[in-house]
Amino acid sequence: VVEVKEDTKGVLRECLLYIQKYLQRKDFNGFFAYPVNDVIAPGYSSIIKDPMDFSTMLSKIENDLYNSIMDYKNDYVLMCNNAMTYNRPETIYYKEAKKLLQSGMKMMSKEKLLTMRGSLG
Ligand SMILES: COc1ccc(C(=O)NC2CCC2)cc1-c1cc(C(C)=O)n2cccnc12
Repeated sequence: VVEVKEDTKGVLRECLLYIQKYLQRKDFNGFFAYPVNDVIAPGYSSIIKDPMDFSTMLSKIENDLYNSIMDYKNDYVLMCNNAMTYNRPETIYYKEAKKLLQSGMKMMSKEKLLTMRGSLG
């Protein structure tokens, strides 16, 4: 009998790719698809100290830099909070960030993570 080594890193990567694919579909304008720069958002780099976007999160997933879904969730919340810090509430960016945050929290709710962790063993 060949002992199949539980490749948890691979399982985590599949989960994160699935979650990101689902959440990124909501960013149909692509406002969160790649890093915001000072050309499109004046003064951005002096206001936002820890920028985050979906392309950065994808490369972190692919390089196994996330040790848990909670790690990924922290970057996701950071990305949304950055947009709600730099942009005024009446802007499309603030509004979209708020929607992304809500759907992300539903997708990665604590109880869901606990059941998932349970089934992962
Ligand atoms: C990768 O970021 C972007 C890419 C494309 C666009 C864009 O197409 N903006 C057009 C819609 C009205 C101008 C905006 C952004 C963008 C994101 C953001 C965020 C996420 O804060 N942002 C803030 C101020 C100005 N522009 C932006």
